[in-house]
Amino acid sequence: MPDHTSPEHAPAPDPVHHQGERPEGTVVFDVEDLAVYYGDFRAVRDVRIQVRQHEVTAFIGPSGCGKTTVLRCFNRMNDLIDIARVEGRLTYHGVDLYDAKVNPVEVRRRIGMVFQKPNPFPKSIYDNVAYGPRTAGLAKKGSALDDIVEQSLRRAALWDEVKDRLKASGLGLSGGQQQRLCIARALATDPEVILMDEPCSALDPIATGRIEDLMEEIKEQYTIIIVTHNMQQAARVSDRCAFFTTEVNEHSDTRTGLLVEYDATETMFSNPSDERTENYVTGRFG
Ligand SMILES: Nc1ncnc2c1ncn2[C@@H]1O[C@H](COP(=O)(O)OP(=O)(O)OP(=O)(O)O)[C@@H](O)[C@H]1O
Repeated sequence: MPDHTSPEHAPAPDPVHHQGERPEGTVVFDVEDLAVYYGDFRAVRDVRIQVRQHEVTAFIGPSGCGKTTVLRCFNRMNDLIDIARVEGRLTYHGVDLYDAKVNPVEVRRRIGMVFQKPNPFPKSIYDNVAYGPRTAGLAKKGSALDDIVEQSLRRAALWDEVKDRLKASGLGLSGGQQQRLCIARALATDPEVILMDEPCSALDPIATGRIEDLMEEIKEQYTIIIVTHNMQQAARVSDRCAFFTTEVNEHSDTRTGLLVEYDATETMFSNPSDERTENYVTGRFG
């Protein structure tokens, strides 16, 4: 997979989404007519978005509308679910992420993920962060690895709290610290993109605030996509926002998710074009 952000991949003006007043940065992901199936069930359809570099993009919408399913397409995590099938096109810097020549392991190194529930390995704080670089062969031991661990913990705003107990178990940290440890672990393989699936839903407001501040700090170096149920959080942290909803399928009792609107966050919250978005962001739709 080429590693580039060359001008030829600069975004073309988007005819459908007016994208508020935000300047148009480099497109990292271009998603066209994406649909995801689990077996015969179409879980989500009509996803068409462009994710831009050094921005936070939020996915919002009611339960079951496919936010996590779509998020998992961005680093091919759906490959790990036997019955999942992705249709449509998703490019990363112009390269089709689902091309047979693309190595999903390399994809997941460049596009890291942080999950809803902090999930440190039952290992020391140091070994949690060192795991990825060791496995990817970036650094095996010694000062090179020490540097990666320190830098990653610093970027995740955890270094000062753990620098004197790097050999202690990651499981002994508080929930918020564990989530920052997971973020440090994701940063340690030097990714370009971080996918976050409701990263604060298990955290208290103070720990949540720290993660939100952290996102603001690191977005200068990374590109972030976050799934959140929390409208205020989406409004606070994201630059652009995608609203999904569900529609009942005609011939069955099932519901399929779909993208309703994608725009600059300010526009989505103050002047959305679709009534369904307005109803959702103003709390008139649960
Ligand atoms: N592994 C799976 N196998 C089968 N169906 C699945 C699987 N994962 C998700 N689904 C279905 O796909 C649809 C979308 O689920 P998804 O978890 O992506 O929605 P979501 O918007 O993230 O929901 P929530 O906000 O509740 O987390 C739902 O109907 C769900 O039941």
